[in-house]
Amino acid sequence: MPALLTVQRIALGRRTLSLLSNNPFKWISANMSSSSSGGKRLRVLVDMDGVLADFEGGFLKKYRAKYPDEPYITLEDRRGFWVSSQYGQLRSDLCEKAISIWESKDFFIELDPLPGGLGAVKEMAKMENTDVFLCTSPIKHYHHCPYEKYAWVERHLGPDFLDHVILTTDKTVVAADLLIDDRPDIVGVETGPVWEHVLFTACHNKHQALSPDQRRLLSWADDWRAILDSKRQ
Ligand SMILES: O=c1ccn([C@@H]2O[C@H](COP(=O)(O)O)[C@@H](O)[C@H]2O)c(=O)[nH]1
Ligand SMILES: [Mg+2]
Repeated sequence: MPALLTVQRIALGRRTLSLLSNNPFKWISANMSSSSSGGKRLRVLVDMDGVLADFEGGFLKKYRAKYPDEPYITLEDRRGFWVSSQYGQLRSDLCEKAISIWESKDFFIELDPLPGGLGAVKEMAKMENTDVFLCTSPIKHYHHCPYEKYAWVERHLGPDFLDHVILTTDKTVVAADLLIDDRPDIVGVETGPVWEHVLFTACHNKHQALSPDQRRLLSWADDWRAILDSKRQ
């Protein structure tokens, strides 16, 4: 009983909204992590494709090189998260051609970093009471992608960051305070994930309206520090 009272007291003092979520144990796991000094640590998940690595730019460059005579979609005209769907709508056989690009060797390792992302993540990782993880979904064609995602992190962020990589096809089961991700609809088996999803603006989502309680990070030049700070209170 005293343990229950302690949990209730903490809950009232911190994220009261979380009490409304459908699973109190999720709230406890996400909020009980403490720094050595007793303060709450902030846990941030940062997506890779479309947030740190230029998936869209890398795709278009390699698609045009491999299929120079086929139609393509400019980044300006991209709509919707799934590149393959939009190419399939353009012409049905282009869906498979698009998929062949990111299933190829060296696609993920050769993605360019998006402006400001590496600096932001390095700075975040040095912040007091802050834990940063790179949370990214591999493709099912696993021959190159998982290896190359790790190799990309080592190349651009250094070997120490390898301990901070989370490969998962379901981000809803990962507990954190924040998820910075360019995919608008992040769904999975957990219907009430504990993190707040901040939508990172990308060519495919920039026209999309947000629900009133959703926030965007327009780019890494936007005020990501303020977003982190807002979760510390
Ligand atoms: O049309 C597409 C576009 C992307 N993908 C893959 O989805 C994941 C996205 O990962 P996030 O962690 O959500 O950024 C990535 O592996 C892409 O290659 C796809 O399969 N089809
Ligand atoms: Mg992404």
